[in-house]
Amino acid sequence: MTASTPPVAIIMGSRSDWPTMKLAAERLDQLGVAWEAKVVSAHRTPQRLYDFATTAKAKGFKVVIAGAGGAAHLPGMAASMTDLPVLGVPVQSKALKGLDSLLSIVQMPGGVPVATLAIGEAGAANAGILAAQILALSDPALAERLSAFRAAQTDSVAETVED
Ligand SMILES: Nc1c(C(=O)O)ncn1[C@@H]1O[C@H](COP(=O)(O)O)[C@@H](O)[C@H]1O
Repeated sequence: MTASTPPVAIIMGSRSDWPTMKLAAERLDQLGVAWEAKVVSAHRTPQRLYDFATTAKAKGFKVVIAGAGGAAHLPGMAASMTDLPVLGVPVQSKALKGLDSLLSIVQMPGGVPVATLAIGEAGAANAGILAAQILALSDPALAERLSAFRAAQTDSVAETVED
């Protein structure tokens, strides 16, 4: 394990996915979880994906968030080469509004799961929270920060709801 490896790797098929995937990074920042982001494509840079996925665990990553749009094979291919949990974010495509991305990610064959989030920014933000929840299982300080985050969220909703 490399001491400087953050627990979360955020990978995405293209730089054009970053406006969506940065929502995951923002949630992780908010919860005090370190992350590293890189562009890796199963289609365009298969060797780079192989190198990443087959070494991710040994490097010290704990969770992989993988976002891709259209024929979104990246999360599933990453999951096929690592036993780290992979959280898949369907990036909204122009032609089919992300339904293609969603179906490409969610329909994994039995035995190789990808935890699939909602399409677009909400899914990316939830991927950040879910990654933190996984890490919090073995990090009590992070678990407390998550509880505070959830309580603040409840309070802010409560303020907008009239009895
Ligand atoms: N779905 C994939 C993969 C993959 O799954 O490996 N690699 C790139 N892409 C997707 O192609 C879309 C368009 O990419 P460009 O904007 O670069 O043309 C992006 O949403 C990307 O995730």
